[in-house]
Amino acid sequence: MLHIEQLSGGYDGKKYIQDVSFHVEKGEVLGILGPNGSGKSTILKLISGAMPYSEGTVLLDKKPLKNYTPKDLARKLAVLPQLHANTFTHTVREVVSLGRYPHQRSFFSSWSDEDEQAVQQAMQQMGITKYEHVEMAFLSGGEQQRVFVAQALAQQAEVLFLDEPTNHLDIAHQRQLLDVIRTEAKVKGLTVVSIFHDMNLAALYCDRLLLMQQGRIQTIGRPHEVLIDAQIEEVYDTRVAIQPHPEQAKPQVTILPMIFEDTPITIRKNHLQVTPQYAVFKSPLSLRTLSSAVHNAGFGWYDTFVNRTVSPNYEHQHVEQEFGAFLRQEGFLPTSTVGMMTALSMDAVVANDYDTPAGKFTVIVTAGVGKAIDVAEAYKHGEAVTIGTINTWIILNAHLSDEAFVQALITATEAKVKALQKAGVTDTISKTVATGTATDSVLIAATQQGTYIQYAGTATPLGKWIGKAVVETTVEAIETYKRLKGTGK
Ligand SMILES: Nc1ncnc2c1ncn2[C@@H]1O[C@H](COP(=O)(O)OP(=O)(O)OP(=O)(O)O)[C@@H](O)[C@H]1O
Repeated sequence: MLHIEQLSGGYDGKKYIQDVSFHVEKGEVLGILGPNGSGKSTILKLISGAMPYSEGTVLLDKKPLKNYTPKDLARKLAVLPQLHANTFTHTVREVVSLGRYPHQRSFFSSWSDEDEQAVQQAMQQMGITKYEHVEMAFLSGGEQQRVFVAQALAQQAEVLFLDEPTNHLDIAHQRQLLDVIRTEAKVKGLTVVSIFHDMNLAALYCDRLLLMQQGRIQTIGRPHEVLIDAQIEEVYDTRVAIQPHPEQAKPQVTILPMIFEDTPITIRKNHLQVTPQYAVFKSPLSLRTLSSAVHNAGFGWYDTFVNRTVSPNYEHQHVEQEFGAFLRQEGFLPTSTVGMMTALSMDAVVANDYDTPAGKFTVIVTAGVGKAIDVAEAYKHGEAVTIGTINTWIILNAHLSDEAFVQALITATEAKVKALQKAGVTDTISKTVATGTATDSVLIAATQQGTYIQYAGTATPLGKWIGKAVVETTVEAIETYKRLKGTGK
């Protein structure tokens, strides 16, 4: 739909845009990114005909842009208008109706049903119908922005150019606007080129991204080809982390600030308090955590870790809500707390500090093995899941990579299996060596200070010590469990 070849141009004879070539297919949404002054708006002006270009070609639907009359061009191409003070005395409806100008045959031609329908639909899409008769001056910045987008949509052009359309908009209206634009592209074949400062919105809604640097294209491609940390860091001179969006297969960019400095801390088992209802480990700073907990599982940052004792018949339809209510009642902040459950009494908690050549860490285990299972024979067990539960926590004074977190979790799980073997725990039905219980949980937490540790598998320095420590502590916890059982606790 749009072919740009070796385009150069700028202001006062100075070529701010140099040798830019790209194309945009019909129905595609292309996002333009780049630092301030990198030439994003200038490109848009050159390819929309708002400014003449000095070299190169711009083909709109195979025809040079220069060969279009202004009215023909307006039927083909809509540009999100900038905020104009002279629209302030006009009503919303009047401003949106201006979008129909290219479709009027003459100045005096009458307003058609088609015109009316286009205006009504655009106002409805942007959620501004209720302001229809309000003057622009009485609207907020975000509301005015939506009126201008509606004007561009009412134009019903084949190509839409937007310069930071979500500027001024709250998140609900950002989503609404970009949902509408993307739907128009995918359902009606609207071709969209839009400038974004928000890389995350651009990644989410655009098919491809074009990254500008000093008037040239640094790179163009699908979001995961453009949003690469080293590339973004170079172009924007800012440290970033790229992570997946939680629901869509799209990269998201997080700024890594330079100014925060954490007070150095050392985690030891004296941060653990045990009460009859729960064991709680309270860290002076939030720890990066990976766990399979009941409350706040997965990766996150937490400063409170609770292992709560519940009845073996504990059953709740909404465990997450019930657990949250319990935490609040006990004075813990649910958003900064990881929570697990066990049917064991809190006398069964075993905590050991390890001071190893690979670092200092603490292992805390509760091992209820009354309902132990051999994973190979688990299919012989009924549906009912009883809370037996081995809860294994490893809290490290170290800076772990994501790989190291996952590897530490694997190492800890393997060590747990070995401990069950060593302690002679068997599957209640098959009588073969047990590998765990039905509801075991693991937690790896780290201060993210000090030595950076890339790997934590069994052959690595840290992995070796985690293996030894988890086997030892789990065996001790199983013996404690058996002793308590013997005394009827
Ligand atoms: N009207 C103008 N007259 C002269 N120079 C201009 C004009 N508008 C922009 N420039 C210059 O052109 C260069 C590119 O500006 P442009 O507005 O295209 O950048 P941008 O990437 O859109 O920046 P921003 O993110 O700040 O909006 C800048 O160095 C700017 O100073």
